[in-house]
Amino acid sequence: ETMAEPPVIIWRQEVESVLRYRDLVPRLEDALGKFSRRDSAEVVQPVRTAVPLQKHRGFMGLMPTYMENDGVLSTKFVCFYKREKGSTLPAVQATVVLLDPERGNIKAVMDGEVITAMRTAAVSAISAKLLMASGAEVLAILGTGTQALSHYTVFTEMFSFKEVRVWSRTKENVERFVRSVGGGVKGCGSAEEAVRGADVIVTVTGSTEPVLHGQWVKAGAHVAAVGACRPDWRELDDVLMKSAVVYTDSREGALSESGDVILSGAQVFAELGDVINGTKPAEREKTTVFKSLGMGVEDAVSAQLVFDQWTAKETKP
Ligand SMILES: NC(=O)c1ccc[n+]([C@@H]2O[C@H](COP(=O)([O-])OP(=O)(O)OC[C@H]3O[C@@H](n4cnc5c(N)ncnc54)[C@H](O)[C@@H]3O)[C@@H](O)[C@H]2O)c1
Ligand SMILES: O=C(O)[C@@H]1CCCCN1
Repeated sequence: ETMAEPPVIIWRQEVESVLRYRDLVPRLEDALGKFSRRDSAEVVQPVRTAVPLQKHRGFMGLMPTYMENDGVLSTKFVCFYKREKGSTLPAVQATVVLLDPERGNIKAVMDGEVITAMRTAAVSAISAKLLMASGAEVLAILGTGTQALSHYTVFTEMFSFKEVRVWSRTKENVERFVRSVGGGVKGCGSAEEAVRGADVIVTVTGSTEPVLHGQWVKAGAHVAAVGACRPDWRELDDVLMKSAVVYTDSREGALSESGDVILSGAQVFAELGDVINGTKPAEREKTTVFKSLGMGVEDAVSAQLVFDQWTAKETKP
């Protein structure tokens, strides 16, 4: 029996150079649909294990996934932290490991930060594609970090909003963000100013208390809520959670990890995959919240895509 090849290492710049939203989006739609069918030959994905790193006010999330029919076995390791204002340490660090399901050896170790930034934003964009009202014109982004940038990139690539607004806790962060995307974004002095009248609202903050209040939100708006991924963390208030039709990536994930779902007592109406599969309706004309927690299957298909494209590039003469 021959030994397995040693794993390849695919680091940040290489991931960035091969991963494109136009390739990622259809694979993620397919993965969300497969996940929601709960067929173990398609996806086995337990709710993530989160090991508390109490001393550092963080968690190590472990996100194993097996896609039998597709022959994909992976796990992401993601450490995420509650950072003090002004901290220069990253809030999220991730690595994705791809394994051979038959032998069990590791095929690739890859940077998970670009994957996390891009697949999360792409899934939010899928939620908007499915759930925003027709003729949506104004996009508001709360937060100006890594996810704010990836969300800005894919939302402006996939849709044509007439106006994009951004808000963050400090004026400096807002200005830096506006500069980094080369203008074309309106910096706002308050969250309320950013979201009043907006058709689509993305929340991508590290907050553990509500930053988005239902009384500011226009009826029929779509909210993609990406932060607050612990059962006692919030980004949205009860007014919004109770007045909106709530969608999630994973029901089990939301009921064990989302403070916005658990503490508001709001009912989860459907998973995005249910809408993709046609088993639950897209309530486009109502106020909708997509509560994103992030799923291993999203990382699995992203990592496989990176691996395939990287391999094709390496073997080219
Ligand atoms: N759903 C998912 O799949 C998923 C994936 C990755 C990250 N996340 C979460 O998304 C959030 C953003 O991640 P990121 O990588 O962009 O982090 P980041 O640190 O790069 O950016 C966080 C942003 O939130 C702002 N912020 C922090 N605390 C705040 C507060 N109390 N009130 C208002 N604004 C505040 C910061 O100023 C910054 O603009 C985090 O909560 C992270 O855990 C979710
Ligand atoms: O699914 C993820 O990748 C993220 C990482 C940060 C915390 C929430 N979940």
